[in-house]
Amino acid sequence: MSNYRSSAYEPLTESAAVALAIRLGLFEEKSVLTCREIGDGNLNLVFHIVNQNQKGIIIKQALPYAKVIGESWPLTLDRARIESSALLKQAEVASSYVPKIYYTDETLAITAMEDLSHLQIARAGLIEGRDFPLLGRHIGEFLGKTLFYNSDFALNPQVKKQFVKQFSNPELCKITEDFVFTDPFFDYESNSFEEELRQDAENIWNDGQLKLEAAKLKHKFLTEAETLIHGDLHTGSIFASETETKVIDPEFAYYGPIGFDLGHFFANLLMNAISRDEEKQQVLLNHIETAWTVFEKEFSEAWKNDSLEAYSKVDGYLSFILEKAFEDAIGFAGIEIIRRTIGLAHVADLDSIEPYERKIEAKRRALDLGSKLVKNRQAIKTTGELADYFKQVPVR
Ligand SMILES: Nc1ncnc2c1ncn2[C@@H]1O[C@H](COP(=O)(O)OP(=O)(O)O)[C@@H](O)[C@H]1O
Ligand SMILES: CSC[C@H]1O[C@H](OP(=O)(O)O)[C@H](O)[C@@H]1O
Repeated sequence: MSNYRSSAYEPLTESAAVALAIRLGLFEEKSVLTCREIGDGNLNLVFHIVNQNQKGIIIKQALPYAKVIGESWPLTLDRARIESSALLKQAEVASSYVPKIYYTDETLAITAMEDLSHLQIARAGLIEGRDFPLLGRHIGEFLGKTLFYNSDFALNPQVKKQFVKQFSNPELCKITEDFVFTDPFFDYESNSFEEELRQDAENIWNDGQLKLEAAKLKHKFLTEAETLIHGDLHTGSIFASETETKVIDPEFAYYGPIGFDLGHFFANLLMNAISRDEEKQQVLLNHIETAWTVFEKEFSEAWKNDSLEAYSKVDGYLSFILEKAFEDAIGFAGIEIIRRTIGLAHVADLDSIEPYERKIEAKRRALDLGSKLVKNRQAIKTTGELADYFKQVPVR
């Protein structure tokens, strides 16, 4: 059921956010509070409220439309419920990797949560050339735990089907179906790219083999309810430092393919790597390798210790699931790279490259890499082989 706006819904102003924080007892009554709306994402309002001692909280509120477009694009408020429910589910098995939730209100589409301002959005840090040494390890552990423990391997299938219902997220999935999996592969108006890339875009639109493989990957996204996924795990949804990593913004969460979040994480690291000089790229490839290795280890340990599935001790079954997840991840990474280059929503890693000619060259390389990952995903069996594709080493 769509939930655009009930009579009790009001978009918050900065002063209303402060009043709400006090009413909820999130600050002491005599606190001197300041508030700023700091949302820089495509969809929601984010209020940062701090007291005189610089102790802060975040109040995130969904608008009944997509902020980046305006009221002409209505969007369900139910995404706030999905986001807070997903954060709570993830916290059950990976609490150190998500912000603490203080309060939720479905009618106001509000989540009050831990202020993570002492960390930096990973995309911004990576663009500055900063390294987050534990990024790959932490994301691998976060995904190994959350993707295993919300799957049929860890849940009674009846319970899992209840979760599939609870996390039914048709409007946000449609955004992904359209702007990630479909529009960039056709000459559609929503696409956005530099005129110099027109021939490259047309090559994509005319590549029948690529479109067939993109269609198969979209079909996986539409039909494979394997586990509760984050649904939009790009580096703009990760806060990080030298020691900490926190995953935010799971409003696109739903029951989908195990490889989807891995693929998006890989893709966003690869796009950052493309933006760098060659000698600074390896660190990102290392994060991909670590993320996969740690994911595989966490998922396998959880499988051995906690699987409820009768077939889980059958030789070869775990490897089959992991190999499928890896192959899907490579394909989804390719799709994400293509859509972030010629689709509606870009990434600053590529858009901020200077001078202009270098940016166009980098985007051409991104399109080439993305197409190769989608088409050759079955042949890419390891993160080392993925790195070879990235480095354009001839395939063995
Ligand atoms: N828990 C948090 N602590 C500090 N800042 C946050 C927090 N959550 C979001 N933000 C800030 O708000 C921005 C947008 O948040 P995000 O959840 O990505 O919104 P959207 O859903 O609109 O993409 C983030 O890039 C970050 O700067
Ligand atoms: C118009 S929605 C496009 C794009 O925005 C979302 O990202 P975010 O909310 O993190 O800015 C998501 O990636 C959608 O595909």
